[in-house]
Amino acid sequence: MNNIITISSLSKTYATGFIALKNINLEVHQGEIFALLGPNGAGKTTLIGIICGTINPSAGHVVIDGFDHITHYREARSRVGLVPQEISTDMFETVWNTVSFSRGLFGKPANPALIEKILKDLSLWDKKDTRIMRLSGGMKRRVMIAKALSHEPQVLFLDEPTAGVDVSLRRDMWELVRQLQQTGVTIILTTHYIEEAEEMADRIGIITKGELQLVDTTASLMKKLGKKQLILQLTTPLNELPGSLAIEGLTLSKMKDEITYTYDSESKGPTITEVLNLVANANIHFKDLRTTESSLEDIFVDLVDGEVQ
Ligand SMILES: Nc1ncnc2c1ncn2[C@@H]1O[C@H](COP(=O)(O)OP(=O)(O)OP(=O)(O)O)[C@@H](O)[C@H]1O
Repeated sequence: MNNIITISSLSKTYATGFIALKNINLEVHQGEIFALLGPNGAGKTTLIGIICGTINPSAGHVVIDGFDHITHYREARSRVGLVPQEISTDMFETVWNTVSFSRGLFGKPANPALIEKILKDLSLWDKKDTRIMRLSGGMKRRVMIAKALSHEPQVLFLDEPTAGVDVSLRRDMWELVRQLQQTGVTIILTTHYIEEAEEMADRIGIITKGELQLVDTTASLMKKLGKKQLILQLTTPLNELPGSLAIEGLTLSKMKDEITYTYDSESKGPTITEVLNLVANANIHFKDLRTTESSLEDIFVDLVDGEVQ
């Protein structure tokens, strides 16, 4: 697999002495959607700022498409487009001028055909002569994406792309990000919304207190860390579990009317069928049965529990 970004031993201590990033090592694969998930203050914006060259690291390296972000700053920076959290652009300018000007900032020659394509892809073409101040919030966000794409970056950073937007706009944004991926752009997004990461990302990195806790494919993260539960609602409450049901992961509820068996893909304990047989053999009857599966949200909460600053 081709790595478009390689981050090695990256750390950041701010002038205040605050350690925002601790020894980050990460490889981002070409063409993937990578979600950086973490609570407020975890260091997501600092990490993006370092990769995009707006914040200096205290130690470590970032290589983008083969170029070191410090020794080959221009080459590295030109490969990256950043869509910031805040909409920051001249509100009096037209959409066309804003996006064209942005391309010029990277020293790239004018390319009206490309700008036209970007605006059409982002459904902004009919607004090309409209001043930014006259656009809706969703359109303004799309202008920020158009700006970031104007110099043809290979990697697009979206910092909290759907913070504060309504559900339907959020879905539109997800669709747009998927379309961008199909054009070959690698996408790195930061988000607080677990659902967003679960829905969109090929891989997820979880960062808390400046440390990358884990990086994995979304599917494997769910499989490895997700727990499943089998819950049996008993016909008559039990005083206690019989000895034959003294199995790891099997508990009787406080009300004594439910038996819960918690297991995961790594569990070495009995299978569901074996548990049900043991229950039947112990002459325990249940009137209902349900299963639950932890969502990425549960996994995330487990991981960051007590870590939120
Ligand atoms: N210039 C600075 N000087 C000192 N500390 C800073 C500076 N910028 C950020 N920090 C601190 O570094 C930590 C990480 O901040 P950062 O903005 O990277 O987090 P984040 O994960 O992006 O958070 P959020 O999700 O709230 O945007 C925070 O505790 C923040 O207060």
